[in-house]
Amino acid sequence: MTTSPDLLSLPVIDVAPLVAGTPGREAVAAQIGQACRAHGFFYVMGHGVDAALVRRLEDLSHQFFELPEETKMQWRMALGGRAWRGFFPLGGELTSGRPDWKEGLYLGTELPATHPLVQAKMPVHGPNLFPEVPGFRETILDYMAAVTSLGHRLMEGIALSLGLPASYFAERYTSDPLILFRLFNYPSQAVPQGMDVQWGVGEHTDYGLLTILHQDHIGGLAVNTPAGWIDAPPIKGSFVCNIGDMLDRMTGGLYKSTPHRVKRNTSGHDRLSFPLFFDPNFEARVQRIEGLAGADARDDSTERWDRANVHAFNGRYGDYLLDKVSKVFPQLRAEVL
Ligand SMILES: O=C(O)CCC(=O)C(=O)O
Ligand SMILES: [Fe+2]
Repeated sequence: MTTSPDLLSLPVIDVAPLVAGTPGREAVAAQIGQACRAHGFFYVMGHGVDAALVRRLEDLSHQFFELPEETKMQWRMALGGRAWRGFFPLGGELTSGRPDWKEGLYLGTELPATHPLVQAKMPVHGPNLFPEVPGFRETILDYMAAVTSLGHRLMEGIALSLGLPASYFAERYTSDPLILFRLFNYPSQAVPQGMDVQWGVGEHTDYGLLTILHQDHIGGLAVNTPAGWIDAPPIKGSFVCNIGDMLDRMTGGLYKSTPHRVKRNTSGHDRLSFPLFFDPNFEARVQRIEGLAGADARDDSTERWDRANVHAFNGRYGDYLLDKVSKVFPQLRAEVL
């Protein structure tokens, strides 16, 4: 059997009409729907996020990750407490039970310590731990705002692609979305003997609705599609988008959250990537969308990387998230939760 060429690469979609809200957005939505039904990954162009802003974030992130580890540890995650913010060192995060060969800075919507949700000690809500790199704070906040705004538009496209009103997700889940944002550095550094490391990031699916990722020019991301593992190489000026477990759950499996992983970086240069997770509000109870043709909510847990049945989940999105996060940072769970 031969595989058709379009199954071997991920689609690149010009979302400019969706971002502008012009009549062409229905056609954009149809392309997004096709990608979500096929494998749940697509690139977007024409997204309107300023290239200079992205460049600035890359430059400042390089400056940050080039600092000595003991300097970066001044902003370590343990100091972020329940907000789950801050720096984690190389090998500090476990995906699928094994250390990843990456370091990172965890960020999210900036809420002051006086905010009622922070006062109420709601997990993953709070102030960021911004490293003292001049301009970093402003650039991170501007980038999160720009990409969050894109997330709202893309969710409108996803709603239209399911035959729903454009505002479907905003009305139920994302008028105040949970935004988690990470800066990752995958150093091109050998793994010490005896350490059980295989991947930059091990195979996993994302937890929420939609992930919007900027990756630099190095590459390494790969996606497990029905046609097998395929590369998601860097495409200049694009974002890679993929759907998460909650959209899989809501659509009864019509839009699958697709497993992906990142190869260990051996390029000789650091690789940067910036995933922004556009997710339902922490308190939102995730419900199945009624009446979607072809949605059978099949229990696919035996095929899934985590052996979980997303369709059996009932509850607040925040509880789903905390359960996952505590597995990838087992030692922090004991410290802060
Ligand atoms: O670094 C990448 O390209 C992907 C990262 C990723 O999959 C994640 O953070 O969920
Ligand atoms: Fe991911």
